[in-house]
This record gives sequence, structure tokens and C-alpha cells, in this order.
Amino acid sequence: MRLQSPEVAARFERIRAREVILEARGLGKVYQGAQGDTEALRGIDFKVHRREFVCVIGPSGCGKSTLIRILAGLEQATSGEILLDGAPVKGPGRDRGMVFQGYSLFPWLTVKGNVMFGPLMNGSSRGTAEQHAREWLELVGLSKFADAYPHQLSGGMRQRVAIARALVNQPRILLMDEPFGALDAQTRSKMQTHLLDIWRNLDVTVLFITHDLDEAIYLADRILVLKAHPGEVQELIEVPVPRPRSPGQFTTTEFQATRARVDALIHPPVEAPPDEAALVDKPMIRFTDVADDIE
Ligand SMILES: Nc1ncnc2c1ncn2[C@@H]1O[C@H](COP(=O)(O)OP(=O)(O)OP(=O)(O)O)[C@@H](O)[C@H]1O
Repeated sequence: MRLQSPEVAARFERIRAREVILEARGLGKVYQGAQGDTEALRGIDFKVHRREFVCVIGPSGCGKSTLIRILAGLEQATSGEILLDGAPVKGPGRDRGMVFQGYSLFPWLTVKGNVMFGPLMNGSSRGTAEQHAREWLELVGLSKFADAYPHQLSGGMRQRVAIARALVNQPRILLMDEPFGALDAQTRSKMQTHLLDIWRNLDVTVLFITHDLDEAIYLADRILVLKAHPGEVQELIEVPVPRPRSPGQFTTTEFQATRARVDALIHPPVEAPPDEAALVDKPMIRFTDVADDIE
């Protein structure tokens, strides 16, 4: 079945024609610990183009967080390198904005203060920092809450502040590590749509880690599927769902077929161990004497 419509194929042609912003070359990471070494990543190669939205997905322990921490310059690779705009990443920098799952806002600063923090640290005057903070808070729809403190906001609002705080420095790339993972389903869905709206209006490339297949397909141009032990690239999939995206697309053939494909990669069928059939016939241990009638 042909899944990519001519329009979507043409869109990927255009993306590929854009410059490469981020490139991983033979990236590897081995953690050394008292219990021995853990190879978290091995031979990771991929390229991300300007204004592309790439989601990273994979089973627990496949090295997603390690990868994003190396991209952020918070962790050193043991082999290979990361190039941002062609230059090797050697440490943290303003060219990368980070949004994590945990609300990493400063609780003692107001919403505006949190967003102004980066520009002030980078040498902007108070006036300029405040003006930029106001612009970004307007973009994320939080102008009215500029003087509120983080504890006065809902989880979704706090993540919007975190996005404004990351974007105010005008990074080349936004690195997002399960940013909506702690939100309830409804808020999460609103935040996904909100993020797409923001991204559409900006010259920013996004690398977004998630556990959630639907989230990855809804947001991404391409999905980088990793496999675990060690973390290696399994596939880099072009999402055939047209843009602009809307929640109504969740039921489309393209969406469902992509979902089945990624799901099969992440959860390959497991062969039952030879003695599993015997287990099924064993009696269950009972922890209750009450209400046999529920059976
Ligand atoms: N600081 C560390 N020291 C030793 N081993 C580590 C460290 N951080 C991660 N690891 C190991 O590296 C591997 C990859 O971990 P990582 O947290 O990057 O995976 P992940 O895909 O983000 O996992 P999850 O989806 O569960 O958050 C795992 O086996 C993990 O135990």
C-alpha cells in the first residue's frame, strides 16, 4: 500500500533540501559503574534538517535521555560526535533550548522572572529582557500570568512557561525530554497542538523524546526509533500524515498504519518460552475468601 501521498513526498523533498542543523556521527556512550560498564548508545548516526520536527522513541533503557543529554552538552559521548550547524558540541550553549518533564522553573521567580532569567544571564538589559519575556509569554498565551508564581499555575501552564523560557534565547534547536509526560491526557493533547502552533511560526528545529506512539506520530516529521541494550538506531521513519495536523487525523489510514509499524518495531512479537503452556494450567494462589460469585 502506498502511504505517502505526493504532497507529503514533496514536503519531505523540501525538508531534505534544507541545511542540516544537527548531525550525530557514530555516537556512543558507555557508563562506567561499580557493577561494570553499561553501553547506553552505540554507533548512532542521523541528521536533522532545519525546521524539522523529529521525535525519538524506543523501549525503556534504549538511551533516549542519554542521547538528549549529550545533545544538550550535559553529558560527554565516549565515541563519535554531535555537530550543531557543522561545529562539534562541546558543552551546554544558548543555541540549544531544553524542556524537561519535571517542572524545572525557579519557584522563587515569577513567570516573567523565569523567562527573563536567560536573557539577563546573557547580558541583556532588564528592559530588553522584560520586553522579550512579554513577547514570548504572549506567544504561549500566558501574558495574564506574567506576575504569577509557578506554584499558582497548572502543570500545562508551567510547561508553557518552560517552553517560553527555552525559546526566549532563540535557540537553533529545542530539545524536549518527555515534556508532557506528567500531564493528564486532556492537557497533554492540548499542549501537543499548542506546540505545533508555536513551532509553525518559528525557525526552530525540534528534537522531542516520548514514550507515546500517538504523540510521536501526531508531532513528528520523522521518528527516530531506537532499540535497547545497547541503544542503536533501528529506523528513521518519515511520518506520512499530512500537515497541518489535527486530532481528527488519529483515525486516518496513514496514522494507523504508521502506528502499527512503529509499534511492531518497539514491541516485536515475543515467542512464548517452552514451559509457558504448563504455567497456564497451574492453579492461581488465592488471597481472598470473599465473593466467589464474582467469577
Ligand atoms: N548515570 C548513569 N550511570 C550508569 N548507567 C546509566 C546512567 N544513566 C543511564 N544509564 C544506563 O544507560 C542506559 C540508557 O539509559 P537512559 O536513561 O538514557 O534510557 P532511556 O531510554 O531514557 O530510558 P527511560 O525510557 O526508561 O527513561 C540504561 O541501561 C541505564 O540504566
